[in-house]
Amino acid sequence: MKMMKQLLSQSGRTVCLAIVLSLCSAAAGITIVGGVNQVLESGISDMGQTLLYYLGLVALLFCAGVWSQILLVGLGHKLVYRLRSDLVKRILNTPLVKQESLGAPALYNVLTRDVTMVANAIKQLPISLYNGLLLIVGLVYLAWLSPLLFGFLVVTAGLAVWGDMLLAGRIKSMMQDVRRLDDDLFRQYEAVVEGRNELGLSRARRQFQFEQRFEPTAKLARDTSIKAEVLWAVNLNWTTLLVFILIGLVFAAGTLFDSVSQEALVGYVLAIMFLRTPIAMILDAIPAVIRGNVALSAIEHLDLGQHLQNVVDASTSETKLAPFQELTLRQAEYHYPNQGGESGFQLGPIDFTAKAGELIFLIGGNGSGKSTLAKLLTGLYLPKRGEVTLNECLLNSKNAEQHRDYFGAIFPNFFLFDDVLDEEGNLGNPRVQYYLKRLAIDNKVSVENGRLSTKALSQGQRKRLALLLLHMEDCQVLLLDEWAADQDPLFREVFYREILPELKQAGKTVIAISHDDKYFDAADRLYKLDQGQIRPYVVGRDSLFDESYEHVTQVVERV
Ligand SMILES: Nc1ncnc2c1ncn2[C@@H]1O[C@H](COP(=O)(O)OP(=O)(O)OP(=O)(O)O)[C@@H](O)[C@H]1O
Repeated sequence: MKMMKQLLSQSGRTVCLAIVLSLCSAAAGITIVGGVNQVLESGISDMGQTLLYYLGLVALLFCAGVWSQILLVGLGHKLVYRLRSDLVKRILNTPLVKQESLGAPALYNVLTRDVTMVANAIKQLPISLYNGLLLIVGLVYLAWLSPLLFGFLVVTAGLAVWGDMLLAGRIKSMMQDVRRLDDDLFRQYEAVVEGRNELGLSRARRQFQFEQRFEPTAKLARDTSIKAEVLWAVNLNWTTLLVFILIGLVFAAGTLFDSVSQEALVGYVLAIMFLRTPIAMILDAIPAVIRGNVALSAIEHLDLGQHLQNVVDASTSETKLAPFQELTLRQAEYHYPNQGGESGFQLGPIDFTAKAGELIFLIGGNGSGKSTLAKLLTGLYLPKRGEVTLNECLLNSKNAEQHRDYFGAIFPNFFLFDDVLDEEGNLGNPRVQYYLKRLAIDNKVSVENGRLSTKALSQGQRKRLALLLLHMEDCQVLLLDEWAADQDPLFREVFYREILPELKQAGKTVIAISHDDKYFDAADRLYKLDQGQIRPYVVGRDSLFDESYEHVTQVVERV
């Protein structure tokens, strides 16, 4: 609720005006009811004046009501917009390591389901506020009409509200269970969508995934939701019934107590009947409000980065980057958190230097820590111990964004964007056509108005496009994580013998993670990672294999 209060406080004036207008409209409605009661009791003395009075009240009821609804509908949509953009900003400002630990399904769940739930709850805002105020004004009228009957009404209705609140608490905990199940469901959706090839080919896995993984969670979510909503529907009917019970009780009290006038009795019946609809509408909105509340606390409890005013650091975005000179790691360490009793992977301590214009290869076996080191070099991860400096500037959480500005990277799980940007971050780049040809994909993709015409390409072609997008942005240091792994032999030759030297010639610093020993001679320097430790690698002198690869070495020797 903290976030919603903050958002609402930013629109304080609109909320106040909407409340005043709703009050006027509600007061007009109750005055009409009171007037009808009076007319029933004492007849009409001046027809013209009564009609005028009546029309004035109807006009006030309508105009103030519509105006307040317009304000509240606009406010509701503004709140949803702000919630969405704050959420996306917070995700963009969340460090990679935190995003990785949350996982994509949790983030998608928040961005889609939770935001929709909050939006649905906010949609109830205008109607609930109006009806709530109508109810309050109605209760004030009833208290004025007969304090004795009002006391009676308060006790009976109070008991009903207390029951409603208990039930609402029970429903909230059920909906929290459903919310937890939804996180699991989103993981199942991810498996269904991302694992489409594997699931398409394996009947057993498809059946297991559906019957053992998806279905039990979906069924439990279904059953819990049904239980919660049926409980509330029964409550809704019971509350409607309560209105009639109240009317009966009011009559009974009226006959018991002589002090209650006939006028007050009729007034009570009329007002209670009039207030039936607002009561039902408020009760109807409660499940959506509870769901929105559960979703909002899920959003707030997601451990995301702090919301910043801008998605880029305004203090550094305008300043032009100084030319890259040197990147240095001194006894730098990074370690992943322990998971399920297993201790997390430890990288380092590492000493490493890359100078401007160098072409450096990082090699090493699977899981030796190459990608982790790449993330440490680029500032996506911050060192847990030791130092990372760029142009002698020590990397820390405050200047990480500026550090990252020097780098462009293609990781194995890269995302291919639709838009071609230039070095200033503007859409489109006049050099793009030349490089489409250079990367031999001009027959497959074109760029119109800065957008790629298609992304339906092979993995190797997609990687060439990713390299093209990176090159257009003109980063000073390029980090290519096994970029050539998906290229055909011919283009691999082009990459190592032409593209990398051209990049070097253009003054770029390139750090490439590679398994292609055939091209190790293309590098200025080579480093080998072995179980998180780094050392220089000399072609012809050092072995490609680690101690942990002993049995593999024997296989190779046999071959
Ligand atoms: N997000 C993560 N959370 C926890 N542990 C991780 C994470 N990413 C990688 N690891 C662990 O860190 C170790 C090194 O992983 P890394 O991806 O750096 O290896 P790599 O040398 O790039 O391997 P490959 O050649 O297979 O790509 C692995 O043992 C892996 O289990």
